[in-house]
Amino acid sequence: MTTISEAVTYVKGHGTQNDFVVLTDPAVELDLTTDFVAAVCDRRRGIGADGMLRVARAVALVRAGVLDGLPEGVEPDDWFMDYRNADGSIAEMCGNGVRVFAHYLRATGLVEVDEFTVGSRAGARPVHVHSYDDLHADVSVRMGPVTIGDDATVRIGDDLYPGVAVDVGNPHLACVMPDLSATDLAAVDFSAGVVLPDGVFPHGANVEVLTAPDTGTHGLHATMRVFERGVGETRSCGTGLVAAAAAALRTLELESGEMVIDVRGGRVTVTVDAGEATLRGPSALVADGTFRAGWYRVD
Ligand SMILES: N[C@@H](CCC[C@H](N)C(=O)O)C(=O)O
Repeated sequence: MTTISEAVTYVKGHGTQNDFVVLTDPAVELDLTTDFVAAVCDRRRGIGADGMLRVARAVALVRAGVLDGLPEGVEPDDWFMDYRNADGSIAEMCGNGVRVFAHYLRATGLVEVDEFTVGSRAGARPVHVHSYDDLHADVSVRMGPVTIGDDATVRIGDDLYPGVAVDVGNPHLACVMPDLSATDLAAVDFSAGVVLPDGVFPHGANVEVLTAPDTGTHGLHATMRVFERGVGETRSCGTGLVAAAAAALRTLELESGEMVIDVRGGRVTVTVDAGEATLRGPSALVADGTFRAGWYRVD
């Protein structure tokens, strides 16, 4: 295996400004060490991104020992989104990443149909590419089961935010704040990070803070900010948007419904139905580049 001793190409993309470096590595020849991923995602040392998406065949990841086995519903020949956070840690799923991943596969011709399955550590994720060109796409992702857990409180700066644990394949604490205006939300200070309650999230969690759902011109609507595990504050988080929608619907005593949610990077639609969710939103592919051979070296 090699990290980057030879020239390797990448694509930069984003989903509602949650941005990713996409590396095509079908046969799993790259060694994505924690430090290498962190270097690529560093906005000064490397390209800069909230995360990395390796495009690989599922079976090749198993053969290379990156996966212990195929996650539920994933077939050996499926394209698999091997997702890494900006700090190099591995996460189970990334909702914005899957849209960018599907857009990339479709725009490059690696996939020639509009509906197909993307593998993730959280299981198979069926996607529908409604429209695409080389730059933009509109993509829906069936996000799988959404499980509401216990109530828990997070500290952000000097303030406490009550919320509920939500599992979307990865862990979230979604805090729906009844008295928080969009202006108040914009003033929440994430600069010192978030302090999760002891014992509730053994593997950490992503934290969403959102306004209570209102009935806007597009139906149920809220505004959200997010602090991601392994990254920090991002302008959007697809799994976080699903967790937020499920938590917001619950405050209305609804188990199903559709919500439009605004984040710093744009707008997405989440549909929750019978414990499963669909996320629909944009993807943008913004640049193609090449890492120079020898750029990454461990001394
Ligand atoms: N940005 C992603 C979530 C990425 C993983 C997350 N930081 C975690 O560690 O669980 C999304 O769009 O869902």
